[in-house]
Amino acid sequence: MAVRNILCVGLGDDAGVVASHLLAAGWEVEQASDLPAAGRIQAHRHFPVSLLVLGAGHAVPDGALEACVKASKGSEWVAVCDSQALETSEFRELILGFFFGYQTLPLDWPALALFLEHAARRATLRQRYYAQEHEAGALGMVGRGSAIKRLRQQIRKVAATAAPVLIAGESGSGKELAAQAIHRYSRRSDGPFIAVNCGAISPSLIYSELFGHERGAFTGASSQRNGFIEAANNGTIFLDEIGDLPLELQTSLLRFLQEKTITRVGAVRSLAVDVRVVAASHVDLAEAVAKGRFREDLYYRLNVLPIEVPPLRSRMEDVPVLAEHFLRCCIGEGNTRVEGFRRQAIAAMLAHNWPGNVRELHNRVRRAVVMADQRLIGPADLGLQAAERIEVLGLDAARTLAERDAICLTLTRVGRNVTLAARELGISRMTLYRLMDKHSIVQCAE
Ligand SMILES: Nc1ncnc2c1ncn2[C@@H]1O[C@H](COP(=O)(O)OP(=O)(O)OP(=O)(O)O)[C@@H](O)[C@H]1O
Repeated sequence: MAVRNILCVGLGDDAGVVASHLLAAGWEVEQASDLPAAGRIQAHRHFPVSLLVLGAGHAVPDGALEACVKASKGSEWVAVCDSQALETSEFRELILGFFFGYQTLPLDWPALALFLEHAARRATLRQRYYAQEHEAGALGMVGRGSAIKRLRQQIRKVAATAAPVLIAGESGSGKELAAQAIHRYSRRSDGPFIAVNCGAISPSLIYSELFGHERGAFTGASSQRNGFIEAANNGTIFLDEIGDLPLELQTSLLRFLQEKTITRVGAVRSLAVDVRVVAASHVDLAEAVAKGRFREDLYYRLNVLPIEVPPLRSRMEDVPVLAEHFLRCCIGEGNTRVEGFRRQAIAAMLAHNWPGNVRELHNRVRRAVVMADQRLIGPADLGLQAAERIEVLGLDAARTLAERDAICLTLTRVGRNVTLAARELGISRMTLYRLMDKHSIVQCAE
């Protein structure tokens, strides 16, 4: 196991015995004989697990203990104390609110050893979880399913090179977001990121929009103007809907990709530019090539590093996580009483086919935040039909929902006590924590 170092804060007689057990069990132990010493050690070092040993009859420390526990961010605390100490309400509250668990004296070493192993595993899990969330946050691509994890990996790999990237995927699936992430993770991240929707510019203007024009190049060209490619110099240009580019323009783009120069309309000389091209298309470009609508040589030039953003319906495990993410964003903007989703809303989202992909989900959550009369969003607020029969969900979605339901209901029934809930569900606490993370279920108290 990776995490084996522990801070042992021993107040009173039993600390020495515990420390020797820890050392014998292979823990790397740092000992503190009082709370100020623990604070000094923590200031320099992070401990995944911290153990408070409050010897029999030792007075319960006051606010200093709370300060010490709160200062040790991310450490899983375990307490060993006598049952008398638990009579103190402040100590009880501290344990309930901030400790992984406790054990009462007399010392039962095998039980404590097991407890500490669990705490260490939870610390590892938490570290991994935060590392993942951090990466997802940095890329701006939310999702915990295997498909989005693979996509994030591909993005990091292609970002490290300078070759053109071709992103395929349905409308609203996150192609532009992927292009932005590639730029942000590349060595060009300090340069500009220019996004151009090739399908939205009129064919008569598109050359001058992309390549720029000189003053007087055509009627109305009263001044010289840089094109989008020049504006993206030392950065990245994202050419969305590249399949809509007229054939003549495809030839000009091919020349730019081969020669790394551009010629403004009306110019006599070409200019060297250093721009990385990331292109995207929701139509199948290979098929467009076969039909003679897209130049084959340009297709191969662009398709050096192909990436596919999967449609949302093929990664339904991300739907609740994305919905929660968009809801948190809306809540962050203020002006709403909404706090979460009703179970039926999650079921309705899992039953929906998401033809508009992530963009549709984002818009439905935005709408729900405005429309909802209650604190929890229902299916109607999302503009979705309640999924009355679980069969309509499909097996994966039904499984996800049933799992989430069982966890939420059990947690509610046992007053959100994770230990009791895990016991009722017949799984380990670790598995329950992992499932709670997976379903974005927030734990209120231990
Ligand atoms: N994984 C994700 N995490 C968070 N937000 C996402 C994710 N994927 C997409 N979005 C959001 O969904 C919306 C649509 O994404 P984006 O514009 O990147 O899609 P697109 O595939 O480029 O669409 P189009 O083909 O219509 O241009 C954006 O608001 C984007 O921020």
